[in-house]
Amino acid sequence: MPVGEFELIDQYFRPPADKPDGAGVVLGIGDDAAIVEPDPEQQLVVAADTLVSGVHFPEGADPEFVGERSLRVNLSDIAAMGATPAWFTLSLTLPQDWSEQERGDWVAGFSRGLRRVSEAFKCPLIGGDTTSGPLNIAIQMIAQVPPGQALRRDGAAVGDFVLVTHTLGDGAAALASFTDSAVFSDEQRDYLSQRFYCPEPRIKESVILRALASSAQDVSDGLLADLGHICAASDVGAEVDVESLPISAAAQAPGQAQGRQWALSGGDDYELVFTLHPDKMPEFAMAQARGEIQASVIGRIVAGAGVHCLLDDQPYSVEAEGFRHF
Ligand SMILES: Nc1ncnc2c1ncn2[C@@H]1O[C@H](COP(=O)(O)OP(=O)(O)O)[C@@H](O)[C@H]1O
Ligand SMILES: Cc1ncc(C[n+]2csc(CCOP(=O)(O)OP(=O)(O)O)c2C)c(N)n1
Ligand SMILES: [Mg+2]
Repeated sequence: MPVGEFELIDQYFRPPADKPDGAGVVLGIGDDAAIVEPDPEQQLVVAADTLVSGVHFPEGADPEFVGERSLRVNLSDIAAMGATPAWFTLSLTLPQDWSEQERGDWVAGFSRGLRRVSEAFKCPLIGGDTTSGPLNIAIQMIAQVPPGQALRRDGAAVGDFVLVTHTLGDGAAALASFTDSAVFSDEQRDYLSQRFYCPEPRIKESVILRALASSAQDVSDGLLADLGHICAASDVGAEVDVESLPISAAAQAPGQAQGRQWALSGGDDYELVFTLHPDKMPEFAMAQARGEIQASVIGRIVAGAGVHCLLDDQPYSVEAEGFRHF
């Protein structure tokens, strides 16, 4: 079967005839643009993230995993805003030099992974673009949030606690495990691979945080860089207690010091870093006790600027703040 541009779209991205387009979709894939019906009671939240082969995931990665990861990292930006995902678009660039067979196989796997996440989060694909060039996946998310309730980077205040969900460092450890596998056990490699390709967008947690957190952001570039964005936007500084960082056993397999460096600046974690006024701690602790959110206190917001790391009350030096494209 020929797998040209339009056949690919029809075969792999258009919803099956027996499945409706999804909630709020007036006109889905197939026209010049999609039409959606937003909830009139909500604000729209829009974000975009691109994944480039060799930059955001290893070249030759399993396309089904790439499909999963591509939508999950985009959903993470929506979680960072405290919003509920509604729809997304996909701009896909596929290498010209792939054979028809390679192209068909790759898109079949990719669309399977993508659809699984799309269905799990009830966030349908409503359109996009397909072109040739270096392998590249660009997703645009459209989400909704009750007016004025979005989580933002600019609300942290001196005296707030700094918290992070689950664990940090697994993303960078995963990348190391793909090439330097001897340091990690088979179970650790599997765990890290799962964390890299299937990061869990903290959507449920972020809905709870809307009423609690003074600021939030997802950790994509690295904790220090991303907490640094909160500090810059809020005109404050932060202190991070290195011994409080939640780090999985797998991310510490090469040693505690390496695990800590990855947790502080490795990136690719897609956890939430957020700030809480001390008055909100009891309510947060109750939500945590009910199992609705899992997060650790890792530091505090202070007057000044920038993020400072402390170990046993002494400054702790870090090799890098986080990932930079340029
Ligand atoms: N090419 C661009 N054009 C317009 N806005 C951009 C562009 N690249 C990034 N931004 C904006 O800059 C801000 C920071 O982007 P980024 O560091 O990619 O955030 P995130 O880690 O949340 O994806 C976001 O508000 C994003 O929308
Ligand atoms: C093959 C490969 N090498 C290196 C990395 C590490 N890495 C690449 S981009 C990035 C930061 C996040 O990407 P970015 O495009 O900055 O996402 P955003 O902050 O916009 O969400 C990291 C940690 C990776 N994910 N894959
Ligand atoms: Mg981005």
